Amino acid sequence: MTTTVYYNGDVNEAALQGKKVAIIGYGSQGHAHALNLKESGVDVVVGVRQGGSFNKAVEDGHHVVSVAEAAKLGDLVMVLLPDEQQAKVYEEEIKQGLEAGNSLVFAHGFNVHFSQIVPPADVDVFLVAPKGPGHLVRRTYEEGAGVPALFAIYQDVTGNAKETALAYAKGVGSARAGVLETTFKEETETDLFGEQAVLCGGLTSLVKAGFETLVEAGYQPEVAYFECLHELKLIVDLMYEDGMAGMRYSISDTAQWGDFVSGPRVVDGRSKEAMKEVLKDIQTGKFAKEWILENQANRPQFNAINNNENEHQIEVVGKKLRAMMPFVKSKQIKKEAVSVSAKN
Ligand SMILES: NC(=O)C1=CN([C@@H]2O[C@H](COP(=O)(O)OP(=O)(O)OC[C@H]3O[C@@H](n4cnc5c(N)ncnc54)[C@H](OP(=O)(O)O)[C@@H]3O)[C@@H](O)[C@H]2O)C=CC1
Ligand SMILES: CC[C@](O)(C(C)=O)C(=O)O
Ligand SMILES: [Mg+2]
Ligand SMILES: [Mg+2]
Repeated sequence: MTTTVYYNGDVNEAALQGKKVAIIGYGSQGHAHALNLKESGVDVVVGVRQGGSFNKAVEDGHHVVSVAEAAKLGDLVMVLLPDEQQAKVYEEEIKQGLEAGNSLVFAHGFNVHFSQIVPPADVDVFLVAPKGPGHLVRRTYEEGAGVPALFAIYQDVTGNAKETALAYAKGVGSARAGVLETTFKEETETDLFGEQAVLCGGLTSLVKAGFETLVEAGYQPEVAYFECLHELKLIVDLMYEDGMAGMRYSISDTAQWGDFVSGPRVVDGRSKEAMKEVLKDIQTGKFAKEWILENQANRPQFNAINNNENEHQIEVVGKKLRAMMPFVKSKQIKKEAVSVSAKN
């Protein structure tokens, strides 16, 4: 199957002209989509509950109303609430506001793919999923670039769903970087797999295991932090810019030989078997079911693990070292006060 990548020049901007876009939720993705779309000339209304992020959206100059009101006002309703909250809020506040011919849009297919939200038959349903954290969706847009995105059409009642999805992707800056067509199934399963096995779960486990190995062997935690966490960004930046070969071009031949002979000893066939099991749990819905149940029980395991992780020695040492490096600036939600409650 050949993949078509869409860029700004392929997009019919008129698809969003005269339409109001309701951004539901003003957290990581919500604030980025709302600000980027607005600066791209799109008519945006933000729907959010009273509290921290409501005030932030007002401060950012948006027209801010309740979730139910925004769902009513929007011709296109983009749901940017945490995945585990979406089904309840959709039932109670969003679905009543949808009219025939509207677009119901997501940035991740979780709720539709796992049947937690069953959209009405008379609206377009699609996703536009930036392949990066919301704060980078905003930052890269401000820098004149964008975060690549996937789009997928679940339901096309107007015949214009694809045009509208691409116009939306252009508005958030993603069509500057490239927009690829996928399905809800592919986006949902690959996104969950990527974040669990590689980008978030795989990476933090790898970094912690390396740090612990050095510290347990008697090396200084500060040195272990620089080797196993801080330097990671510099290496990943090279991979981001020029692939693995580009990174290997920059490192010493000694490091490259160590990469070839020791990397496969650490991440080996057993890791790949574990990855296959992780993927299977995603595909069968086992992961989704357990995550939904964990939320219904008020997140006992999530909170306990989160507290332990935050107290890990690598976090304590890292905090101290980062304070000594003024050029390493946190640009995270803690400082912006966006959605702190949702993340805590
Ligand atoms: N995080 C990311 O970078 C990415 C996320 N996505 C997808 O985007 C979507 C949004 O994720 P993300 O941006 O992380 O979400 P956040 O956790 O950042 O969303 C927080 C926002 O949702 C509001 N909110 C939370 N719970 C409720 C509720 N019960 N009722 C009403 N409002 C509520 C918060 O309000 P308050 O401030 O009052 O708590 C806040 O405005 C998800 O589908 C996710 O999978 C896709 C790509 C990347
Ligand atoms: C990698 C995590 C992510 O999938 C993302 C930023 O794309 C998420 O769900 O936050
Ligand atoms: Mg993702
Ligand atoms: Mg994700």
